[in-house]
Amino acid sequence: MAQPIRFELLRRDGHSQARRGRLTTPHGVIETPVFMPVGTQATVKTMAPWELKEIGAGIILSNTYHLHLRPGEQLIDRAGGLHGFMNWDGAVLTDSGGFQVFSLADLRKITDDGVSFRSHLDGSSHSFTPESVMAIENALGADIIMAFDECPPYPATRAYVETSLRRTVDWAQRCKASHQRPEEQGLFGIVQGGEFLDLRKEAALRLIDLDFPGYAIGGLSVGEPKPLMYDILAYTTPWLPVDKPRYLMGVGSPDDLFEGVERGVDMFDCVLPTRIARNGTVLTSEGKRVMKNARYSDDFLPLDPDCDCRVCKTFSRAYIRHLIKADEVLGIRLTSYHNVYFMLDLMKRIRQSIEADRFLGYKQEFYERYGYNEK
Ligand SMILES: CNc1nc2c(CCNCC3CCCCC3)c3nc(N)[nH]c(=O)c3cc2[nH]1
Repeated sequence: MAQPIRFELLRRDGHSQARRGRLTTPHGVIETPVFMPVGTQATVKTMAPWELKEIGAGIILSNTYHLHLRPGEQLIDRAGGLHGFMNWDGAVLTDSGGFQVFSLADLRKITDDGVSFRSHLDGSSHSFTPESVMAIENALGADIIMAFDECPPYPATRAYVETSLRRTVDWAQRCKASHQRPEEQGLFGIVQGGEFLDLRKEAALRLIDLDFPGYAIGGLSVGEPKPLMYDILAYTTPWLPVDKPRYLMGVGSPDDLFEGVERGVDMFDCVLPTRIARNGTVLTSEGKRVMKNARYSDDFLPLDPDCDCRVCKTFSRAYIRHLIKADEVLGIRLTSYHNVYFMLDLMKRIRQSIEADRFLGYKQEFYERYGYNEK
């Protein structure tokens, strides 16, 4: 059967688990490691698709939970799927909604069959099962779709995590069985298991038996200490197939990208760059800058003198601070554009460092300038 998603491993770092790869999708070739901007409601907030294209975004995320509630997958299907609706010709990945049900919806009830919940928008009753979520993701038409899973809270008892893991593996099998468009949309399994390493191994091995074209590591970045996240990650990735992409869900900040790449992760998504942009905080090579701060009121330098983005080549910190203080919409458009560019450019430099066999050196260099004291 034709596989819509193909991964080539181009180079493995000699001094860490870092990898340089290439992900071929029906909507373009994605160089990995890759940062995927989040477009929750079929838009990367404040950015037009041509802006995403011009800064080199190859793949963006969207979400089953939000789009099912509004405007509904039937309308999007009639518009030609997310690609037609958004007029985005790059790749799209949709998350399966399980995580959002637990972080947004009300009155959730979880059983072996699925999850029932009330919409956070209007209180209407809904239920997600592996079959119904696959039908939604098939209608949205993303190139990569995530299996319906349960992301346990942190902390959680071993008993809870064990029950949840077995449910998630069973749901993954039901997703694979009910997936209607396997030749156009690659279905990724999601490894759970909480902080229990033996359960992480069991989850990985049982998902590998189902033979997915890619594997996500879920259940992390849910409030656990970062060192614990990194340890769980370092333990889990080696159990996954070396020739398939690994996607660390919901991660992360610049340091998380380095730590994840170092531990064998190829794909990342995080709302951070667009979320902090909306309160005027920008990412720069010297760390974060809160643009409302009075120190920028007469600072005529660009947001980041080392950044080649259109915003940094056109506007000053003083002007952008003025726009944010005046609540001018252009202000958050400029900070969002710059922050997404920063994350994409950081990933490009990380890919180049792996190719030049100097990933750990580049990490050290970045940390010193960004203000992270190396562990
Ligand atoms: C922030 N931390 C975190 N996020 C997780 C997420 C969400 C990843 N981001 C998806 C986007 C969110 C905004 C809307 C568009 C999709 C997780 N998702 C799933 N399915 N399972 C997890 O264990 C899972 C675990 C996660 N941990």
